[in-house]
Amino acid sequence: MACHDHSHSHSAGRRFRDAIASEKPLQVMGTVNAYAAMMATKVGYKAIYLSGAGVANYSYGLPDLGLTSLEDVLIDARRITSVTDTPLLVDIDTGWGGAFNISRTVTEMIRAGVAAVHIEDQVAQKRCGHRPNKEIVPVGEMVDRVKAAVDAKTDSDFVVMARTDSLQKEGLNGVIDRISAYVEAGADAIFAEAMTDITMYRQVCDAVNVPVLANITEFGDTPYYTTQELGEQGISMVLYPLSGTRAMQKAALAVYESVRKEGTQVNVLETMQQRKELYEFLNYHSYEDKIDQLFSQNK
Ligand SMILES: C[C@](O)(C(=O)O)[C@H](CC(=O)O)C(=O)O
Ligand SMILES: [Mg+2]
Repeated sequence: MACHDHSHSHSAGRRFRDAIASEKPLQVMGTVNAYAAMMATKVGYKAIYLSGAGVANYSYGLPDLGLTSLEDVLIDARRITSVTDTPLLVDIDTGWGGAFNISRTVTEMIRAGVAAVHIEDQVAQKRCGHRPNKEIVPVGEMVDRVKAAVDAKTDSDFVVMARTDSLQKEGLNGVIDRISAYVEAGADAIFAEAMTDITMYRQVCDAVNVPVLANITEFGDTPYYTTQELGEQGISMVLYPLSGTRAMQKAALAVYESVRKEGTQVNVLETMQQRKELYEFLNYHSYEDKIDQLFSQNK
């Protein structure tokens, strides 16, 4: 069935690096599940993202406070990599433990067909990057996390991205000191979390010689800078972790409320994706053709 091309010769990590080199800045779109990943790919995104908050909130009904485990996130990651070759960046929070745990996280992610992960310098009992009172670990402890992750790479093209949540506590100088140490420790890319001013990105990008990601999440601390504005600051990747997902929840809620109140869905049909559209994204008809073929062979 023509649903997934397994003939690619490059690793997921290589494909992610190629995407960074070819689209400037690279838009990385959040895809909360396999079907969302198929839609984003069809629309033309060259890289996609599995959000830690997305797994916690929408797969498990939990807040983004470090409650999910490696296996929880792997399940959702595998579902996505099973249906698309678009390189997937995965949020591994703090890596789920010490050096051995982080090592295992990286090898399992590579085995799952993931292209890149980001690991952050918050304490294990983490918070969303756009919440107050975040606690961070000492720089040495995060350097050890990065070293453990990099050392575990079984594919040298796999991307270990170091995220810093230090702006709140240590200011931009702290951010610069930390990302320099993280790159020195082997980080392949940097995630500058919760920047509050566009000019900060220029300083971050000038401080390191690896690609830098800007997280343009909604309802957070970072204004809605455009890809053009961020590109001008030297940003290589722009992340939209939950944009489509937030819209899905709002649309579904409106449908639940309307059907409950009106006793029919006719008023909200316009907001729904049609069966025909669904089948196009799924390549449904190629499956049916296959069934028809198999039946005719048996006749
Ligand atoms: C990127 C992020 O880590 C995520 O899990 O998607 C979140 C996004 C969000 O809560 O809006 C974060 O920025 O901490
Ligand atoms: Mg997260």
